[in-house]
Amino acid sequence: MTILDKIIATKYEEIKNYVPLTFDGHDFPEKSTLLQRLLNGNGVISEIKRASPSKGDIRTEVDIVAQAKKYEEAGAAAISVLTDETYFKGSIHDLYEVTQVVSIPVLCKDFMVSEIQIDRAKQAGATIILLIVAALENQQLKSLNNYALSIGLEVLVEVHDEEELHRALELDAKLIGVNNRNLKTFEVSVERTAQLAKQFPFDEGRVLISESGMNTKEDAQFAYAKGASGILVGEALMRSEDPGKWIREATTEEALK
Ligand SMILES: O=C(O)c1ccccc1NCC(=O)[C@H](O)[C@H](O)COP(=O)(O)O
Repeated sequence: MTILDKIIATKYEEIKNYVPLTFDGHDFPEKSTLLQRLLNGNGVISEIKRASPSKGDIRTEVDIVAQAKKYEEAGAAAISVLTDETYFKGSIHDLYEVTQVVSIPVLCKDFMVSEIQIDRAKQAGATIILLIVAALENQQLKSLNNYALSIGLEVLVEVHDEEELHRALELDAKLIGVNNRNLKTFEVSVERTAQLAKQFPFDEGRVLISESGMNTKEDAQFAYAKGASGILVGEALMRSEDPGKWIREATTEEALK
């Protein structure tokens, strides 16, 4: 059983015990989409990540409101909030706290298997959800994608290999994330982005986002050089003494306009 299998199995159990959220569900101000922002120029999707299966605790006691504000001030393209509790020590409350203080797009980073999770992400103020192709049957992938789009959310579709990329393209996904982390071995290689970029149809209105293992500005430049419009960065920003500087150095001028 892979870590992804374990996470998904736990997720089905968690969903059974969800209690309704008390968030007011008010209308959030109109935000520019992540797609528009990445079509303008290269940008950093900056993640709130307290812990992870591969690294254990990263910064469990972080002030997420302060961290999110730093990300936004530095010109992040979007903020990603890991909401999984069991494996990442996040929560839907983390997501809600962040969406209340920023006006850039916010990704609910979780392992979506049900419309209930998508509704909760929206109720907490997310504007984007993640769908991991490796975790979903084709029919389920299509139906969750359609559902999220129908309620006005953007969808980041995550792939690991060529076969998954084809499945994402069958959905006509506009935001496609290549995860550089092998979820069986946890090995990370930005080469995975370079390989899949060769098959990627960079036609109008579609962007490639390179996810995971971005430790330095050079990693970011490498991903951009291979065709990525965005990078998704968690651990490096959470551990950085100056995440704003990190983001500014990995963001093009155009993206900040
Ligand atoms: O980060 C993990 O250990 C992990 C393990 C299993 C499934 C997903 C995992 N991470 C989720 C992510 O997608 C990353 O948080 C994200 O891409 C940022 O990665 P990084 O910059 O390497 O922290």
